[in-house]
Amino acid sequence: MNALSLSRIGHAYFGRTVLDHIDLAVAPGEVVALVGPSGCGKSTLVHIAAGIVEPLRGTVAAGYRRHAMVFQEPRLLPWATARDNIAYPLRLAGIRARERKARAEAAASRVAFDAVDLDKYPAELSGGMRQRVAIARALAVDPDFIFFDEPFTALDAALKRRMQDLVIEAARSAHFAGLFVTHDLMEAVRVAHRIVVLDLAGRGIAGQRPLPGQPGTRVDGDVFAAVQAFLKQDPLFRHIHDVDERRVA
Ligand SMILES: Nc1ncnc2c1ncn2[C@@H]1O[C@H](COP(=O)(O)OP(=O)(O)OP(=O)(O)O)[C@@H](O)[C@H]1O
Repeated sequence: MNALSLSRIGHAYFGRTVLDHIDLAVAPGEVVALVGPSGCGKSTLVHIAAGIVEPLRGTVAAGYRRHAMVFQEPRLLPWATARDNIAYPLRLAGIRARERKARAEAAASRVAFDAVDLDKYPAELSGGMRQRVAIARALAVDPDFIFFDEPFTALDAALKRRMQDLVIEAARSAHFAGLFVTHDLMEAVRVAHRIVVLDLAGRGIAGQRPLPGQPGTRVDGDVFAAVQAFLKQDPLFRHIHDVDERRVA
């Protein structure tokens, strides 16, 4: 059984079609990177897949037990400490205080968030630390599926890389599946087993490419070469640019 199956998903905003006939399946333990030109509907699709947005057409079949989501902004509660932010979904699930604390601390350590910072509030943390808290909050519920919506776009290159490594390692050790929206082909090639390319808005899936080897085992030279080959030689990537146009605007 698939971890996630999307069948004939269609969506429109104010009569303008953004997604049409999307069929996509994610296997247990598989991380699928979703790329495509700006505005093609990547976030809409991931929100539909996660059950946040109701699609106009089609069905979403979730084969996972428990999911979590990591957004571009960490979305932390400003009045709660890092520890309480990480434990928040556990609190909602009715888990007792002592276990919540232990699980929050274990999740923090998995993302290398320093224990001495657990009592700090979001305003006292750097952007990278806040995003670590958001990832730890996702891991704390022990999900077997995580939706990532451009989680590292706002981070600088070195930090982005460290965060990608955390996700790769967490996905490998906890064996969760994921749908990972990104603008960054290098990121897609580093973190995923497969890349799915959405076409311009309303045209559906343009195609997909499997990635050789396992995430975490690809050396930098191979990642770079794969991205260059996609951008220069593969017509599937003709609408993808290696620059995020929102940043240069
Ligand atoms: N809540 C909304 N109401 C109206 N239009 C929307 C809404 N959300 C998204 N859109 C429009 O739908 C289209 C797809 O948006 P979406 O954010 O899903 O694309 P995206 O591929 O994730 O874009 P980007 O790469 O720029 O983040 C865009 O034209 C966007 O303006």
